Amino acid sequence: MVLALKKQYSDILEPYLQIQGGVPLKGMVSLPGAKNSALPSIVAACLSEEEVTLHNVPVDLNDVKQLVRLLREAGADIRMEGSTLHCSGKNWKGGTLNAELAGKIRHSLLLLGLSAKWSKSLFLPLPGGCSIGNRKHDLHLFALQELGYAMEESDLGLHLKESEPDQEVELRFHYPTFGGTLNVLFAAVSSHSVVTLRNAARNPEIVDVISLLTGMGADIVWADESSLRIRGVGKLHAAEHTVMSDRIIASTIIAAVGVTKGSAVIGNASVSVLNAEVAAWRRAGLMIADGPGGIHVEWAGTLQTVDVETAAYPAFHTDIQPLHTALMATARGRSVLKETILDGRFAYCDELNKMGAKISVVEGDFKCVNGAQGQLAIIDGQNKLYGADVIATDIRGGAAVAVAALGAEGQTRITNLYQLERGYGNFVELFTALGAQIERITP
Ligand SMILES: CC(=O)N[C@H]1[C@@H](OP(=O)(O)OP(=O)(O)OC[C@H]2O[C@@H](n3ccc(=O)[nH]c3=O)[C@H](O)[C@@H]2O)O[C@H](CO)[C@@H](O)[C@@H]1O
Ligand SMILES: C=C(OP(=O)(O)O)C(=O)O
Repeated sequence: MVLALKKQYSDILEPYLQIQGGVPLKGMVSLPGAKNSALPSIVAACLSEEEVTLHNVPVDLNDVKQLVRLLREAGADIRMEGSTLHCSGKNWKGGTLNAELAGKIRHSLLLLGLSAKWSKSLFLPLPGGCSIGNRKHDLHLFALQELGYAMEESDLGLHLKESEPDQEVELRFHYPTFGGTLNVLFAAVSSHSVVTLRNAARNPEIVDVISLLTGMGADIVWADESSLRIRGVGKLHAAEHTVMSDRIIASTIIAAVGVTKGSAVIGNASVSVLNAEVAAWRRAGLMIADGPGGIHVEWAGTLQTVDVETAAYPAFHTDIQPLHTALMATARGRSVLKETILDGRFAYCDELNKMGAKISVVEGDFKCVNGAQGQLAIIDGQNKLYGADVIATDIRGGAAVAVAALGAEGQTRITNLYQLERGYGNFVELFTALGAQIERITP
């Protein structure tokens, strides 16, 4: 009876976003803290016995909630006060991690580096995160073994055994893995070793975590543009750190302004952490500049097409490519997006096609950095997109369909919100502040 009643109002029985498109966005919004800096920062904060305080943590994100649960179960002390977290690892016990929690987030991998620091063995069931391709962890295993830790891998997960790291180590990644770089930092900062890591990731989120670690007493320097030198200092101490703003959410707003022909000021943001992306969008015709209060973005006429190729920072970010696709789906003409990092990152294109976009995903003549067959999205820009029922395939795929929906004619309903809400805690508030007609509906 209850179900039948609900069906009268909606045929969808899970929470969904309802967006009435076509309103040009206008106004000012402030960015929350960055998911991809907050998650490793919380793990980093647990490298200290003394309390480390983190501000501007996006505590509404599903991934932050899961990570905090996972860390607490393994012995971390984490106290939450609004968006501030107080963390300490003094009671860290390691052990076998909860498989369901570890399998929901990619950064459960970082608990290996954390447990290495506390000399506690750890069994990590297979990590999760967005389903966007073959997300390998061989470089994590390689790095920890190079540092001198005993590691075993099975079909069920990764086992770090109690072991003493080597004194002086130099290692090189064949690709600057984001999470792998963090694991090296975490395992090395408070050891008694000197570690040189060549071809390290240098994303702004890594720089933010390094600034937190340095505040905790770590000795980390860039030996050259892409090499980190880490001198273990034994113990880390109390510190206070504010997590950087989310540059991927800034990109989401820029793309939404583009498709809705609007204008906005994005508070606590700067184009300096989005150079490759902003360069592409300026070529497309958007006006984007740092100004009073943050990034100013304005639609300035029909969008032109721009081809994009993703690669490690400072090149165009793979997490931002779905937002670029949404923008190009409304531009004049054909553009090509080449994804070189993750082989399964175009699932959202089928969803955009349900809204009238014309995107074909084809094999390219290249391999992704994980060795898998690479793909291209060929996007034929359309005058208009139309509302439809679509799903959030993953965090950024979900954001891409939401962006397209904001500019589309008619109503869009987006389900599978758990994925979107792993990375966007306040999607509705963010876009309502810019005048969007958007609601989160719980049937
Ligand atoms: C929580 C978080 O911050 N996630 C980000 C992080 O993920 P993540 O840390 O997983 O990204 P990596 O840079 O490690 O992975 C990128 C590529 O390298 C490959 N690889 C990685 C590790 C490894 O041991 N072996 C290997 O081959 C992966 O399969 C993938 O194809 O960076 C990605 C790439 O910028 C982003 O999409 C994610 O949003
Ligand atoms: C891919 C992402 O996250 P994760 O690595 O946590 O799946 C993302 O933030 O877009």
